[in-house]
Amino acid sequence: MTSLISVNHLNKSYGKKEVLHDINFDVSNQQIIALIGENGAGKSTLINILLNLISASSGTVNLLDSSKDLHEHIGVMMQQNISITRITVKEILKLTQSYYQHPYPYEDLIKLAGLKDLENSEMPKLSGGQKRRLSFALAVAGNPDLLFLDEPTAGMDSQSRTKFWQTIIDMKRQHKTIFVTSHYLAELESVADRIMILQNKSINFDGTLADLRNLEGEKLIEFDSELTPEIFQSLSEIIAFKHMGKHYQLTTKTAESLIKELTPYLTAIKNLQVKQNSLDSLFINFNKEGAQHE
Ligand SMILES: Nc1ncnc2c1ncn2[C@@H]1O[C@H](COP(=O)(O)OP(=O)(O)OP(=O)(O)O)[C@@H](O)[C@H]1O
Repeated sequence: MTSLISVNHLNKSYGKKEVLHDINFDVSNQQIIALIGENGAGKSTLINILLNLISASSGTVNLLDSSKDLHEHIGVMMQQNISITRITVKEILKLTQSYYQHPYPYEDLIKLAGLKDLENSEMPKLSGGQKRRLSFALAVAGNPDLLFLDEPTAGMDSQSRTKFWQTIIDMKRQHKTIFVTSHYLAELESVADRIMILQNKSINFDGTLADLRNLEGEKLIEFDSELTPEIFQSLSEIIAFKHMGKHYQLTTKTAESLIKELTPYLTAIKNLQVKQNSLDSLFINFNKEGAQHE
């Protein structure tokens, strides 16, 4: 497979503050890559360096085949929406398309971004979620091979989010590669082929969700019970504990041992289920462990 992004020994400091340290990775085509990390971990900094919007302190970044015109092949949706007065959705999209040799067909583009009913609305009059959808359409307008999306669904309602991720899966089927950052891990969980965790200035995990589950070896045990939370909270095999009323959610690395510990209470437990842990909890626990090693 061709390497679309290749990053080697990349470092970035703002003044004396080091933000990225020895970052190395390659991205090949037709993948959805999720870059995740806590606020301030350096995700936007990394994307800005990849896009050559800011410079690295040291190291190298190669994007696409060097013979290609990057402008024609890369689409970008940054965290901030742009807004221009007295220009409609249709006008800005048509204008943007005119800068590209092989733009995404206009009718497909507005359908894709769910903007058909807003074609004649002026940019500043769009709601936050609608502006986000327009930013996405602008990123796709040139029909790029490689898309960078920084917090794409921030401000979108739940229906728009679901539709948005379905569109991203469709784009992957059209042989596009998508590099995305988001704090909505439940959404990324169902679409990402590859997860990269940026923590303590470095990429400390790079693999699939299954790899992360194997690494962390965590399982969720869920059940309903009338018993008091103190009973379950004191079990020795749990690493995280949540309850909402009678519904309990325990995270453990040793499901069998925890079920043994629960045995005395089984008559007061209903709907017991052992589940795979979510990306959200895996990420929280990964970060807790990372903080302990700092
Ligand atoms: N222009 C700048 N000058 C100085 N420090 C900066 C600058 N831009 C970012 N930083 C710092 O670099 C660190 C990484 O910021 P960055 O915006 O890359 O994080 P992020 O992971 O994208 O965060 P978030 O999830 O909140 O968007 C933060 O500590 C931030 O304060």
